[in-house]
Amino acid sequence: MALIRIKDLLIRTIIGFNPDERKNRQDVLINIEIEVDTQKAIETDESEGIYDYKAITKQVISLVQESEFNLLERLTHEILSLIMKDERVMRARVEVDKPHALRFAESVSVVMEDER
Ligand SMILES: Nc1nc2c(c(=O)[nH]1)N=C([C@H](O)[C@H](O)COP(=O)(O)OP(=O)(O)OP(=O)(O)O)CN2
Repeated sequence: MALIRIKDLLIRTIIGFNPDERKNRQDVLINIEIEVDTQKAIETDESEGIYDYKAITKQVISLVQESEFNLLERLTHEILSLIMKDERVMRARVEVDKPHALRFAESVSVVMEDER
């Protein structure tokens, strides 16, 4: 097993339920941990059949860019569900930050985790 980490993925999307948030895209900062079996990748050192971190990153980018959720919880849940669809993923953890969403805080985030 190994932990693949996708760090500080910055994407602009519609997120939030305030009127201005329904109109204007905001940054979300996404951190993802994915636990997968990497034994074959280690043994063969070949790209065929690997769990491809580029592929899942592109899927997450598309999902987030096209989404228009009200709540950070729902966006985080959808990203986690997308990652867990792949049977090779044993555990995943997703943290979605909404920087500067709160007037008196640097950031606010929601963290969700799942395993099989
Ligand atoms: N559990 C959740 N609570 C809130 C969410 C959410 O997604 N999950 N979202 C929001 C708003 O969309 C936004 O992120 C913050 O609200 P906002 O009124 O802009 O917060 P401020 O600190 O800027 O409020 P001020 O009145 O300007 O101080 C809220 N809650």
